[in-house]
Amino acid sequence: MTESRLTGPVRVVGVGLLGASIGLGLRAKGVEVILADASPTHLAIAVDYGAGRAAAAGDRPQLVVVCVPPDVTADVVAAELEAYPEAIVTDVASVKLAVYENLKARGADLSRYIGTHPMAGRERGGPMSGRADLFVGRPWVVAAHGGISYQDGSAIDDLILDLGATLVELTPEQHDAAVALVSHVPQVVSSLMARRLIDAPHASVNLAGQGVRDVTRVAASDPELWVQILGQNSAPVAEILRGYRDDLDRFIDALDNMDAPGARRRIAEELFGGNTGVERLPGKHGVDRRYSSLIVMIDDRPGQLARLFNDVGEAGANIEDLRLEHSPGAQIGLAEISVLPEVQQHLTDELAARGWRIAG
Ligand SMILES: NC(=O)c1ccc[n+]([C@@H]2O[C@H](COP(=O)([O-])OP(=O)(O)OC[C@H]3O[C@@H](n4cnc5c(N)ncnc54)[C@H](O)[C@@H]3O)[C@@H](O)[C@H]2O)c1
Ligand SMILES: O=C(O)C(=O)C[C@]1(C(=O)O)C=C[C@@H](O)C=C1
Repeated sequence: MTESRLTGPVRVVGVGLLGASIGLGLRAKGVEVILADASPTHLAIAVDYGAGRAAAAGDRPQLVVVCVPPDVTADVVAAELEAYPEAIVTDVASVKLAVYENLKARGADLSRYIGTHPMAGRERGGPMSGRADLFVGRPWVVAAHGGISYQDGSAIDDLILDLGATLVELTPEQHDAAVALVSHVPQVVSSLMARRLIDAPHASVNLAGQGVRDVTRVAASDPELWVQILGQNSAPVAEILRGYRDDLDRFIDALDNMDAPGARRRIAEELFGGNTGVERLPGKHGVDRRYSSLIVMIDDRPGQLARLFNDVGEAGANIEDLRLEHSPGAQIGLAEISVLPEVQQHLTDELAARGWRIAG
């Protein structure tokens, strides 16, 4: 147990991916965590996984963190403000203005509430997807408003810092405009691209490499959650998609007229634009910037992965993340192992010495 900024207890309402991850992260810091969920099964799973204990009469939380779907967030925040008049209340919904406006309109006590949004997540929900380190190194937006003092809101800052995230203060409007571009439109583009695969012949889908997997990873996300997110941020998302549609029209026009003067230059300029845009993302695109990775080729035979893990362990390296890709048709798999940058070269040499083929 390490020291935490929060004194606790912290009550988490909604123990799916976000709530369970917050509970696990705070428990690892030694903070008392109280869990509640509309689903008794989700609650029991989160308790079993060590994210906290079930709520009980007489609980007096310092902080309440509401982690329920966006459509019911304002209702649950309002109920928690009423139920725990001494607690500071926050939520983690992916859209901030609608929740804030809703609470303001119903006269909720905004002197004890600020909405937040951790820019961390996964394409799978539910308590079993929870991870204690989900927020480490990630931006976590505080959707500031003038109705609460910095002193009262400091428990929310403590939550963010205790979970290893970086606090970013924005207004709810600034937040919604920003995430429309960096989260909501990418989700739509990913889903629509993945949709193209539905009727594709097996022979085509079987050729899928890392490119299409990178572009479509979040297409596996929960449609019900995303209908709610997009429904609460529709105008900024539609605005960006209109610009994207213009880009697509220009691109298609150039492809349809490849022999027209300047067509290749137009295509090249669009692609260069992509290079410039992706360079603006912090860290290497698509890769967790905390880690370096190496790709090891493994024969598709029983026991190979276990042997690889064993050799990595004997080389003294810890696997921080792992991605497996299978080559359909070839009896070979590619294991992309993420490790701390300082051990990458040593591990590469050790594995090569033990006969592993390193692909990159
Ligand atoms: N999934 C992500 O990547 C991500 C990232 C950042 C923020 N968020 C936001 O976090 C919130 C939760 O998302 P999630 O991915 O953890 O969803 P989830 O589906 O994994 O979990 C939601 C939980 O809320 C419970 N719940 C639903 N209605 C409830 C109610 N009225 N009272 C109590 N519990 C209720 C559900 O039973 C479920 O356990 C959403 O508002 C989402 O926008 C999600
Ligand atoms: O990485 C993912 O899988 C996510 O879905 C994370 C992501 C994002 O777009 O960055 C998705 C929605 C949340 O509101 C915040 C984070």
